[in-house]
Amino acid sequence: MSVSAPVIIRLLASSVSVASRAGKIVRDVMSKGELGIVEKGKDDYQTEADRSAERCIIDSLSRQYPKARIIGEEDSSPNENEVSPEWIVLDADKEVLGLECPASLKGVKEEDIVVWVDPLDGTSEYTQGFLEHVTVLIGISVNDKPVGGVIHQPYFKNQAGSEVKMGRTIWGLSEAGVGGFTPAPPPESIIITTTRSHSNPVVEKALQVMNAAQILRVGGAGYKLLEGKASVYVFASPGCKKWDTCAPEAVLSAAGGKLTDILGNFYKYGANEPKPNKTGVLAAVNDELHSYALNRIPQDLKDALANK
Ligand SMILES: Nc1ncnc2c1ncn2[C@@H]1O[C@H](COP(=O)(O)O)[C@@H](OP(=O)(O)O)[C@H]1O
Ligand SMILES: [Mg+2]
Ligand SMILES: [Mg+2]
Ligand SMILES: [Mg+2]
Repeated sequence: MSVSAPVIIRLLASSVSVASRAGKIVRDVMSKGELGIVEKGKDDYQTEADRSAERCIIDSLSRQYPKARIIGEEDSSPNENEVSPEWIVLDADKEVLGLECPASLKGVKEEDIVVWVDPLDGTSEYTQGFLEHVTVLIGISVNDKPVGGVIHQPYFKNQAGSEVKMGRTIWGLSEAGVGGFTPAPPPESIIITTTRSHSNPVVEKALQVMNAAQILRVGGAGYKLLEGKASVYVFASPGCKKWDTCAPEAVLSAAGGKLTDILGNFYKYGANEPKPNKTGVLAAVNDELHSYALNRIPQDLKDALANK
């Protein structure tokens, strides 16, 4: 790996490589069929894949970037969950390593970085067999802002002739753009995406007011922004956490979109910020659609979430 590349570029390139490895762990646990499901709370599950993929990502990154703060969704202590040497990934994606670092990120130091890791986003869907909804998320933030993100889809099917290769990895870097996919132009009509497994009456009310042509209910924060069919993501509820939105926000904003809470405020991604995204999620592929959705949400609903 080029030691001369700025740390933000090296970390993004390392994150792209380790996300694929974590995706293979996610597929391997499913193929073995022993999911080891633990109920963390109401409608909130963890599997062996969440735990192992998290160890793979956190151990691999913390060995290379010991001064960065790395925060993962799952509490999987190394003692309980032995790290197999084949889970340690020290290579870095060559395409990302070759990127020109934006001037504003060249001086970032390792200790300025907070990494938010969601080893398996869409756990409910994973346990129920909606495997294409599952993603691995690694979000890189500096000064409270998501500046880099990796979204890996372990079950994306790449057709190469008669052969199918599983998995693709999408990345985004502030002021540099995105890679691994081509963002589709927004659909003509308003197509909204939202939760499949964590709805409630307030979530539904915020959807009703959107005057949408279609509502797509899919799992995971990562998948909603990738699917390419929807242009707005509305989730008027607490439940998502910083590791759910850091990588998606970085990728979306690098592609010209915007992710905020339901009140239109940006979340902060510093290490000491509260983990829950208490005031929901509102994301859109461009500013115009974001403003449209924000203006449609009734003030009393915004107030209710803010005062919860
Ligand atoms: N009410 C709730 N309780 C717990 N987690 C919630 C939740 N609402 C949303 N989430 C989490 O936010 C992410 C996106 O939710 P959804 O798929 O419902 O849109 C999921 O991440 P994980 O699967 O990584 O836990 C999900 O668990
Ligand atoms: Mg979870
Ligand atoms: Mg998640
Ligand atoms: Mg998760």
